[in-house]
Amino acid sequence: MKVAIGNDHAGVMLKEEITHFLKGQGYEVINCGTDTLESVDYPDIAEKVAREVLTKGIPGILICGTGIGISIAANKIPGIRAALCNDLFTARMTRKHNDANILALGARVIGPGLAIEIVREFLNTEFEGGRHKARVEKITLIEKKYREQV
Ligand SMILES: O=C(CO)[C@H](O)[C@H](O)[C@H](O)COP(=O)(O)O
Repeated sequence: MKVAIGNDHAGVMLKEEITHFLKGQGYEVINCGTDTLESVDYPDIAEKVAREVLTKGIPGILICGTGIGISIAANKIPGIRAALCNDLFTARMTRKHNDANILALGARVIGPGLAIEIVREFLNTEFEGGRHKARVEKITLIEKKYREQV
């Protein structure tokens, strides 16, 4: 199983910790982020990970300082459902109910121990479908509607 991961300068160390965890779990990790502390712009990273997620049908992980900017940017891309989760419950629920395909994390908000458990929860939880499928389809319809209007 592959996972695409991307981070700005604020997320380098957390990305390394998560990558180490994922490789230990047998995942192939596609690194779309920066590996230095030199400042970079999170929208560029969000776009790279989103492309991997959409073209390969794999989950993605995005990390910036708060997780906010990078998730906002990713959610501008049709087909992306990026969820900022700083706790286990929302990580589980966004897979079950929203079929989120990207997990966003705030490296300046939570520590590596919790972040790794959130990643584990996100990757190991299936979409429930049922009533939630129709709601996710409505999100896709909104994307289509506004794509045509812009
Ligand atoms: O965009 C963000 C907030 O939503 C991220 O936290 C960035 O990592 C942050 O803005 C970067 O800030 P810096 O002062 O340039 O390191």
